[in-house]
Amino acid sequence: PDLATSFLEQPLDNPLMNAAGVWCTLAAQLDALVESSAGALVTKSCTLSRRDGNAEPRYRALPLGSINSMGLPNEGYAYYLDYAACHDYERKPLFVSVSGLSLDDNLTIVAALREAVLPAFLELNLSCPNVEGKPQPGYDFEAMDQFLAEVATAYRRPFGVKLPPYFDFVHFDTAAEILNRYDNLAFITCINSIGNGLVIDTDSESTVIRPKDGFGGLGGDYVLPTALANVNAFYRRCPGKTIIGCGGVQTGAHVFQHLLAGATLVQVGTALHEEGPSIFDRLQHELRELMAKKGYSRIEEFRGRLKTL
Ligand SMILES: O=C(O)c1[nH]c(=O)[nH]c(=O)c1Cl
Repeated sequence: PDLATSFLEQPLDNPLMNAAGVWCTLAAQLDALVESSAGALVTKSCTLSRRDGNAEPRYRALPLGSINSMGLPNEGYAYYLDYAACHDYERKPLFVSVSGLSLDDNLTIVAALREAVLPAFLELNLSCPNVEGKPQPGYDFEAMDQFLAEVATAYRRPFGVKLPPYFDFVHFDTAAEILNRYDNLAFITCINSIGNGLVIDTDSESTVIRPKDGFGGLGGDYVLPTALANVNAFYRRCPGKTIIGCGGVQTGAHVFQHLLAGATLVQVGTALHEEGPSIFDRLQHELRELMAKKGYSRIEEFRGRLKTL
């Protein structure tokens, strides 16, 4: 079976890439993703200036996934624009994730990205749950609409958004109605971590990460059904847009499920953090095996074809 696919008319060897924030803060990590068999890669969400992020421990791997409250540690947007300027786009597409701490910061970064005239894809992060005192725009529909109105106008080129998980059909409907207003909003990445979970260690009777009294974003097995729901909800509601699936991917079957739900590309976070970039070889092998067993030779034969009962 062939895993070749395309994203916004760009060909990719396969639909797999990292999730923003994982294995992508420093150039050496990004280089490792370029060298890996990932079909594409995305940078750590960036802010105007470099940030240390929250106090450690701020990430913990768990039997069923992960919890994190990193606090947006990153090298500042110029670092990632420099990386994007040196990337070989013939090899694989590069996405730049932007998570400015204000609308103005986002506009400054987006203007710089536009000025750089690079073939990189902008993934506007509306869903970081871990910056104290900064409510995420993804859960404030008025703010989200305003951010998109200004960014879509300023950037003028195709871009995408990274959304938080929603858990109610009224929220799916409202968010989709906003997103559908912006013609150059070309893709939607669902989901970011499920925000502000609390993991407790029974023996120590304590939280397991330091920031925010232990409250942090959940990833891994915990989030797969929610991720699939959000992928399919926006796939159904935004027919003119491309969906990128993110959340809970650990096996080839999980990739298959995201594709079935309507995803074009599939991002890997927690599992990549734990296994490293070789995971992209394993996931492709498992996906090919599953496709062969089902008699599929190309992804387009089943992508978006989720059956209902
Ligand atoms: O704490 C973080 O850096 C972080 N952590 C997440 O789980 N999602 C995000 O978008 C970000 Cl920006």
